[in-house]
Amino acid sequence: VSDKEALLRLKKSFIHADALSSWVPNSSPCSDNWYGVICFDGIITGLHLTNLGLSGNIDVEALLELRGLRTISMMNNSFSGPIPDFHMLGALKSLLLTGNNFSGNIPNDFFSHLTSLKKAWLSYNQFNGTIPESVTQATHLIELHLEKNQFTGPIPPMNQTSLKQLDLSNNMLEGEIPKSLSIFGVNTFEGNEGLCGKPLDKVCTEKDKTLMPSTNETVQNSSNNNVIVLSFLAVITLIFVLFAYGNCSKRREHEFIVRGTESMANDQTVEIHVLSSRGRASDYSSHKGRLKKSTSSQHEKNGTGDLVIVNDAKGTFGLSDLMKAAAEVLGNGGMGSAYKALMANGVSVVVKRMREMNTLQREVFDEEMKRLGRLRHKNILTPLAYHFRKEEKLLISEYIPKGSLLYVLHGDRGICHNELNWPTRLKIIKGIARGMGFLHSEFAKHDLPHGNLKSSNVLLCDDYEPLLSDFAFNALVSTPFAAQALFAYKTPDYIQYQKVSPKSDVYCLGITILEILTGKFPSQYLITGKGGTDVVQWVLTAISEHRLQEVLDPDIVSNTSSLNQILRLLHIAVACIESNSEKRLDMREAIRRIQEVQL
Ligand SMILES: Nc1ncnc2c1ncn2[C@@H]1O[C@H](COP(=O)(O)OP(=O)(O)OP(=O)(O)O)[C@@H](O)[C@H]1O
Repeated sequence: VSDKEALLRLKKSFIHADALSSWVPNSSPCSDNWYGVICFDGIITGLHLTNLGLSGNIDVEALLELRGLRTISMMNNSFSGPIPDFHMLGALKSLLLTGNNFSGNIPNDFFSHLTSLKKAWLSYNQFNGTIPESVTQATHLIELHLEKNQFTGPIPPMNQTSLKQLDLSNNMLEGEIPKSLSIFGVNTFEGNEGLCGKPLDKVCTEKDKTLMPSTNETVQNSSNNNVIVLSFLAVITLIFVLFAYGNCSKRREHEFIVRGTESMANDQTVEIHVLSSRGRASDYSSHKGRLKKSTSSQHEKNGTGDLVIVNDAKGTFGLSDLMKAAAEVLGNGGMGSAYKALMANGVSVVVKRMREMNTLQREVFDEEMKRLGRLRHKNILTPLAYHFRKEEKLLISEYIPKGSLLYVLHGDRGICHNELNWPTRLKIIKGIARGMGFLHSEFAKHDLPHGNLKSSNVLLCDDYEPLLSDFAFNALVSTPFAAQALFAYKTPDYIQYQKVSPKSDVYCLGITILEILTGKFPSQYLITGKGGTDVVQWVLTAISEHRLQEVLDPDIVSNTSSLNQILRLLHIAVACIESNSEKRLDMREAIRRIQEVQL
């Protein structure tokens, strides 16, 4: 069986494989660049099939034919059922299955044959049962992600010195943490009520120390307790999610929000779940469009309460001011949900409830937020304040009335859109470039100084000066989550090579410029890639067919004598979306060229 036949068999085992339209019999996987197929010297070494909406029964036997296969990434798809027989692929180095719906037990000997395995990411699924004992036999393991599953029982005694990243958080694990793993931080283990020993504060009882896998009655009882606690939390969360979903259902259809189409229905309730200063859960609820705290504490009545002001450009305010504010749901982005709150002093702010920052230590979070609060640049939206609880992080910024570039470009074709002529669009692009330049010098050491540049994260001031928001989050979340939530992970850098760098921001800049010049909503923003326009493919095809002018938004070409300058900018964008990051412009050069474009 040839590699091609093996891949076609694999494709056949998928449901909803529309994204693999390049996998066809009359072409060749490596020389014709089949989507997601990574080759080295004509040998298939990796499959990177992430965020494609794939489901079905993965034909692992077909994969056995690919002798050079070392990396499989099928993250963020819709695969379900038991874990496929990947253990048959003994030479595998990376197995990345985060963000699917796999469930059930992982066979106890699953890792026994995977002796070369370096990365195992099985997080954000619904696996249950115990963590397979054989994980101790994967002696080259560097990264193990099992967070957000339903694993029960004790942690196997892993003592691989190779292990550098371990996340077992948010499962139902119990018993004493093996001493060899106490070098990992609290975050690695949190969200497992039954665990004890270092690095957690909880001292183990004799019973904890003797806990044995699965059959132990204590495991069962305590698991049941966990189920009850989790179900209770789930009910609370559900109320919140249902409301958010109700308000966002229109958005989900299109997978992006058109701000302003949603307002809070009078009889609906928003609940923001915030832990009190003593770690006890208390709810802030919004009823009839008003956020209010259901139990008040003296602490919050006095001044800023649990809010830390990092930038006093809009004065100081506290959590209690926010809770009394009139509220409106703005949307539910990759990083979390966003609300607009109009406070009694007339100041409107946006409150973002950040998901997945719960593994951060308070000191790290404080430090990062204060750093963000010190940023000053006319194209940067500097956060105003934050709220930290172990289970809850809120980030507060000024509300920008005109909304996002996404909304102005695609939301409706009213007054704002009419104002989006060539001079305005050039002003926006130059402002975005300046903002990116600032972030790239401020966060020069970060892999991703911005990490999430896209039109919904560009807000527009009244005079169309752009403000970049939601930047520098990569360092605050785990890689599996970043891969789901941040746009820079949708670039070929990550999809094909599993690596992000400052050049990934350049690619995102290229997409944003193409979006502004074509007026099309990029399919690249969508989780499944379905809908919108594949602006990269469209523009590249137009270039090869010498009909570049056709891709430009008629709204700007009909009314300008600057066609040459527009085309010049289009070529800069094309140099930013070069799929090979080595050949791609770097940020400094991209900005220099953009600033040279004239009206
Ligand atoms: N400060 C703000 N002022 C006005 N509108 C905002 C502000 N911040 C966010 N928005 C708008 O609220 C909506 C939801 O924002 P949010 O950041 O949660 O989602 P997103 O930008 O779509 O995704 P992501 O989480 O990946 O950034 C977006 O349309 C965004 O443009």
